[in-house]
Amino acid sequence: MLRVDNLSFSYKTYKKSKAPLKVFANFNLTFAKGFNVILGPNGAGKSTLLKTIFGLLDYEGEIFYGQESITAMCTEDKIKLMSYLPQMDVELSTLTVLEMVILGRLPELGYKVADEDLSIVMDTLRSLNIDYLASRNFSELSGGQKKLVFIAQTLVRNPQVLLLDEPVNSLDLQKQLELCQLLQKIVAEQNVDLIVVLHDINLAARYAQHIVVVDEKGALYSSGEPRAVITASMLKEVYGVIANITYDENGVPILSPVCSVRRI
Ligand SMILES: Nc1ncnc2c1ncn2[C@@H]1O[C@H](COP(=O)(O)OP(=O)(O)OP(=O)(O)O)[C@@H](O)[C@H]1O
Repeated sequence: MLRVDNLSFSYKTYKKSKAPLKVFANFNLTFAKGFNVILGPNGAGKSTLLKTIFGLLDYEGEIFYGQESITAMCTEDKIKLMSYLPQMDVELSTLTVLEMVILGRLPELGYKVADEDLSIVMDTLRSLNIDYLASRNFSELSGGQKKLVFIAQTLVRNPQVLLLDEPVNSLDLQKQLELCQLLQKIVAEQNVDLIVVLHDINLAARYAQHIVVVDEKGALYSSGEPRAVITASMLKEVYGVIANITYDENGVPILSPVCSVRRI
């Protein structure tokens, strides 16, 4: 279980005369074991939160995995513990899909690729239904296919904590559902803690065990089970949206947006 204690972080702005942009101030949050989703409007700080957890930004405060301080860990240990899929993807590469995904095993690789590495890579490509792309040049793939290659690269690391920033972007509906089902399976079978940023609230409601809502000021608005968190008042206050909420036969909230509260 991952815990963020007293996190403060500001981006330095590109002009010396401008004040730093504060994203988090004394932010506290405890994720649940299993499938966590971070929701929030554009610019709320969701990507920044994942980057701080992975150790890419210099923050104040402390982040823990169980009793262990991630903040105090060396990079090698952080990379063993966590795998991170950034929001921005590289567009060009002269590598094939197989080579790109093998790169995901880099922390484990010696001077040559072992059979075990290859079999993990091929199993992962198969689980994402992209094994048929293995020998294709990465640069010649569609946007959604590239996304799946990056997801494969993140998964082959076999991490204990998976941090995924908008992994379903540019995937078609079937692949969005398949990816969420695969993530659910990984969480259940490999005891992985997953923290994923999504914009699709219905997808979050269906698959998340725990949802964290960050508001536009980078403050924690609410967190808990989907049914407790996805409410008409949260949608109005955090997203500025009027929406109807119904529930399916399993009690999963289903959101039907009506309109923005802002006048256009
Ligand atoms: N490298 C950077 N330098 C300066 N400011 C940044 C930088 N990256 C992000 N920001 C700012 O920090 C705030 C939080 O950005 P962040 O990308 O974490 O938001 P987000 O919730 O992930 O947004 P989105 O849903 O649009 O991806 C925004 O105001 C953004 O403009």
